[in-house]
Parts: sequence; C-alpha cells; structure tokens
Amino acid sequence: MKETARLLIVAGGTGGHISPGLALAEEAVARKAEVLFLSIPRNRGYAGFAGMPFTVEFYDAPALKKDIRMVLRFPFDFFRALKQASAVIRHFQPTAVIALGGYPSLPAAAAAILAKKPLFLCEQNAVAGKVTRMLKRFAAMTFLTFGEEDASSMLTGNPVRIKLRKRAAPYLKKKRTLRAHPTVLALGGSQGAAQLNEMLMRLWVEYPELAMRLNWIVQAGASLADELQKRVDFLLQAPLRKRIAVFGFDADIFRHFEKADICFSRAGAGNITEAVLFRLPMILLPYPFAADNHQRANAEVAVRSGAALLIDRKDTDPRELAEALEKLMQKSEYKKMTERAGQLAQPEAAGRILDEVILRSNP
Ligand SMILES: CC(=O)N[C@H]1[C@@H](OP(=O)(O)OP(=O)(O)OC[C@H]2O[C@@H](n3ccc(=O)[nH]c3=O)[C@H](O)[C@@H]2O)O[C@H](CO)[C@@H](O)[C@@H]1O
Repeated sequence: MKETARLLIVAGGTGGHISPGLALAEEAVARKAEVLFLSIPRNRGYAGFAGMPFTVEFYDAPALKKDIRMVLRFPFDFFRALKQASAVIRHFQPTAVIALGGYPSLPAAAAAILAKKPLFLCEQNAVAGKVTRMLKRFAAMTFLTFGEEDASSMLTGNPVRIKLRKRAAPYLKKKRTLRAHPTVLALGGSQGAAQLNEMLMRLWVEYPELAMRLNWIVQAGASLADELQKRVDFLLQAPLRKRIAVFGFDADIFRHFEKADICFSRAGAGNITEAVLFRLPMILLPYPFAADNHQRANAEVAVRSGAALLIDRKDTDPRELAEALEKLMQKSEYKKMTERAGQLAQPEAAGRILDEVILRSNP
C-alpha cells in the first residue's frame, strides 16, 4: 500500500458491524494507511475502541425505525448527519470510504457519493440489509461474507481482528478429533438468547445421560446468566452441575473457543465467522425475528457447506438439539464437519478487502 492511502471507515450499532470495521482499520494501519473511524454516539463506550491506533469520531446518523415521530423527523436528522459527514470528508480527504452497513453507515455513504469519493460496502449477512440494497449501485465494490459474487460484489468473508486470527491459526492448521468428553460452547450472541438458554436447561433435565457425556460452556447473556445459573444450581444433580460453566458476556470470548469441540449458537455472522476459524462444527439456532430472517439464511450457507446442523424452531423443545449432538458425537460425522468448517474459514478477509480497495481507489 502506498503511504498516501486514507481510509474513512464507517461502522456503528452492534458488535456485528463494528468488529469487522475494526478489523479492517487495524489491517489498514498495519499497512501504514491513515484511518479515521466514524461511528455513532451510542457506541462511544464500545470496549473495542480502547487503545486503537487511529482516531474514532462520532456523528449523529439517525435510526430507521417504524415510529411515526422518527419517520417525520428523519429527513431533518438525515440532513444534519449528512452535513456532519460531509465536513469529516472535507477535512480528512479520504482516498476511499468503507461502510459496514446498518443505518449508521447511510449518511456518511451518501456524503461519500456526493463528494465523489470511492465507496465500498461490506455486507455481513446472507440476505443483504436495507442499507446495502440501497447503496450497492453507487459502490465501487460490495464485499460479501456469504453468498454469490456478481459484477459488483466479491465474496471475501467477514474481516476478523488480528489477535483472533493469531489465536485461531493453530486450530485451523491441525485436524480436530473428537475427545472422550467433548465440550459444547453455547453462544447466545452479544445480547444472549433466552430461547437458547431454555433449550439447554430442558436438554440437561430431559436428556441427563447425553448431558453427562459432554462438558458445557454457556454464554447466556449479561442479563440472563444469573437466572440460568440459579436454575442449574436448583434443578440439576451435582455431577452434571460440575460439567456446566455459565457466564454472561466475556470480552475475551476466544479463550472459550479454544476449549470447545462443538459450537451451539445463534446464526449471527460474527458467531459463524469465528466458530469456523476454530474449525468448530456448529449446531445453529437462528434468531427467528432477525431482519428478513437473515440468521436463517446465514445458517443455511453453513449447513449447505456441511459445517453445521440447523435447528429452525421458535420454541424450546430440546429433541432436535439432542439428535444433533448425538450425530456430531459420531467420530466420522465429527471429522467430516470439522473439515468443512475449516474450508468455510476466511482468515484473510481483511487483507483481501484492503487489496481491492487500494487497487480500485488508486491512491
Ligand atoms: C439479533 C441480530 O439481528 N443479530 C445480528 C447482529 O449480531 P451481533 O451484533 O450480536 O453480532 P454477531 O452475532 O455477528 O457476533 C457476536 C459478536 O459478539 C462477540 N461476543 C459474544 C459473546 C461474548 O461473550 N463476547 C463477545 O465478544 C462475538 O465474538 C461476536 O464477534 O449483527 C450481525 C452482523 O450484521 C448479524 O449477523 C446478527 O444476526
């Protein structure tokens, strides 16, 4: 990369958008580019911003909600954010603007188009979000985590932070074999998932023999972990209790990936991207109310690749989970799925995206 590359990276909202944005920013700084990261005030306290080697600024991108007052105010709020983003662009003079999707990207992407700066989009999900659909035709390129490439999009995978790539590298290199007491890592996503917690609780109660053949690490969500722990303590016998570790949220989630043999999780793009980097076969329980049912579409990609089994239900019946676990505990099935998970991994996503951005924006 030439010294003059100046990248404006726009990401806000949940970790699922910000984290790949940070991965791109880190990679760009490692290549000696100048980076300005633009987010929204709600994310001011986001832990991942601490100690980053680039400036983070905030602007007031309005949310696209179905509330009548917000809809009426939207044009004014959007225009204010557009002016703020235009000022940032005038001042920083980026050679390219990379938007990570979601409403926090929209005014800055519009400002980039008006200022005739090359715009690049990253879409994390198998069903493109509203903002990606709106902006795609104006973008120099759209980078996809999942799905089919076309003339205006490239399948690169979802960028992951350098630290995670380093920690996952040994797992991606070596073959996994099924251990005598495999560890299931259950992930509810950044907020936790009550349905997933309850399905596990029922499995432990209704299938105690199966439960005793496994160890369990459960990321239950910050607001849900205490309740799950209380029920574990109250309802389960000591030998099974000892096999279960529950926590709410851990900024260092990767140490749990390092201990796991099987991943049972929601089908967020981040969860899937990270699990396959550790070659973990997955049992996916998509969040049924996600926009355009995108978690189901994400899960289907992993299932078609042979890296995951799907549980598509809104209730907490644990029968399919028990069946999926039994299937994964067959050595040949486990081996096949862990290999397929490794094939889905895209550890070089950030590098590939930056190569393309630099090439097409030609600083
Ligand atoms: C409910 C919903 O609509 N969720 C969406 C949201 O998910 P969300 O923002 O929750 O992000 P993902 O599910 O993609 O990833 C969760 C992230 O949280 C991290 N983590 C999780 C638990 C923990 O204890 N510590 C920790 O650091 C994981 O490492 C991962 O990076 O944005 C994603 C990207 O657009 C979408 O694919 C998801 O469908």
